[in-house]
Amino acid sequence: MSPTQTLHRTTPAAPIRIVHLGLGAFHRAHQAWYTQHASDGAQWGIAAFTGRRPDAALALSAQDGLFTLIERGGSGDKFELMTSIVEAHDGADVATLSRLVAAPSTAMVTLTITEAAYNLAADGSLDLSNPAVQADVDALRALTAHTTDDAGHLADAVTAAGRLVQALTARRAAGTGPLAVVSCDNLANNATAARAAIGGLADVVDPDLGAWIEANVSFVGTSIDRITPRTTAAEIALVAAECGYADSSPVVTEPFSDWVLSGDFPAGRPDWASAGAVFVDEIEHFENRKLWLLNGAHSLMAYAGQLRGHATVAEALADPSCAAWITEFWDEAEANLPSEGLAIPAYRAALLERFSNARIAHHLAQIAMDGSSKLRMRAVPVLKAELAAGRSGAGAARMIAAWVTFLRGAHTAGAVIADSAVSELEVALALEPGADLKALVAVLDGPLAADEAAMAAIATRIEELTA
Ligand SMILES: NC(=O)c1ccc[n+]([C@@H]2O[C@H](COP(=O)([O-])OP(=O)(O)OC[C@H]3O[C@@H](n4cnc5c(N)ncnc54)[C@H](O)[C@@H]3O)[C@@H](O)[C@H]2O)c1
Ligand SMILES: O=P(O)(O)OC[C@@H](O)[C@@H](O)[C@H](O)[C@H](O)CO
Repeated sequence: MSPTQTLHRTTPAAPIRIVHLGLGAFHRAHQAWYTQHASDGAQWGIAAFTGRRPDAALALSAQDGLFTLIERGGSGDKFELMTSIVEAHDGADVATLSRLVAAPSTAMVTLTITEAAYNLAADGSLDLSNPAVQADVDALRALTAHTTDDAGHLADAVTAAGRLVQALTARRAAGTGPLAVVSCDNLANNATAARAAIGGLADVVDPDLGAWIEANVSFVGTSIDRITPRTTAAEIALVAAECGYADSSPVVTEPFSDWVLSGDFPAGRPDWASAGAVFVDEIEHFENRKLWLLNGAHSLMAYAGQLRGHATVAEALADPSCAAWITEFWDEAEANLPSEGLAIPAYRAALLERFSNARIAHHLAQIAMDGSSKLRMRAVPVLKAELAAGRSGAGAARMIAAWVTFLRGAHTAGAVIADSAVSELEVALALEPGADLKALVAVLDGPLAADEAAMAAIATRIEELTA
């Protein structure tokens, strides 16, 4: 093939047994990679759906689902042609989603739809006050009240959970049995979050459907890790030059990869363990180690680093102030993790090496998006635990302080606030100084905003950051 020729499949595609929602960069660098590298990967094809726009599906379909994974180490790149995604669809195509989820060969649905897409309230339950959720409740009630033959004129659900509930209704009707739903999003207790989003919605629409989901859907929890920034034009040009073909959709990722899973797969799963995945009975500590140490440090750098003029993770880590704040936060997080079995000193050392890989341009602006959902899991639990232990929680408070300072700056500059809770944040930011702080923290966590010690810790860190 020459750089002017697009990719196309020359060998038969694997049969579809996995349906994926959220056809972003991470899915293609992580679950698609583990499936391709599993000993039985040739038996497990993935049909992947986009979330909000058809673009990624159109681009990938034009090359039969094939794309290049660029594994970017500190000293060079490795290129691999990925074949495990065999179909790519627009997420709005709920008819195809329903057909595939209802197929007897489909064993699971995996999710990388972003934290905010679960539409959960601060207490972890489905946010029924969200207009998109409410619209889906209405749409799904109308759809379930009709037979499949006369429902063609009705609107489909639009949220990820709504579309999946609609598709699960089709599986229930087809009698094709239980399956697994595997959240691969950076959420604390992501199995519980997926159950709250999907089961919670079904319960409101139709309690019988909710009961069917509870009995037939196994929500699997995961800790997922592989730093995968957004693809740029540079990667497209690089693949053309190095691989000799035109690929519209390459993905760049780091060499490191980790996947810890916990839960049942009633209709089977690939032998992901043969590709390095680990199956455990209890996942909470693994999730927290990753969410607090890796993602927490990322969010701290995203706000404090941008405030100090940095654009990427590697740049922020090279700033001694940011590096010291990471150490401060990590010490607090570590104090709230078990000292046995997690190899935390080695994990921290490996993170410093991964973050300093300057060949991966991981932009702080991308990490900073949707901070209200992310800080709720990355900073709030550590701050609460530290205060409860009688300590200052300065490191976790500093992460929240940096977020507040960053938002205040964006508000003053009239910049776009990239957060699904932007309306609530804008209301808070319009208040007087002091009142705005309390209202912003309340978006993260109501009880935290009512805790005077926590608010004082955050206010002190804001003064330091803005001094
Ligand atoms: N990129 C990483 O390094 C990484 C690592 C571990 C976990 N993750 C998890 O994967 C998620 C996706 O990351 P990515 O790098 O693939 O991002 P991405 O922007 O490349 O892709 C996100 C996907 O989610 C869909 N989506 C976004 N908002 C949605 C919504 N409101 N409803 C339904 N679908 C929606 C998008 O359409 C897209 O398909 C992250 O939010 C995180 O939870 C990412
Ligand atoms: O993907 P998000 O938006 O949840 O968070 C941004 C980063 O912290 C995240 O993508 C990490 O790079 C990733 O979790 C590493 O495995």
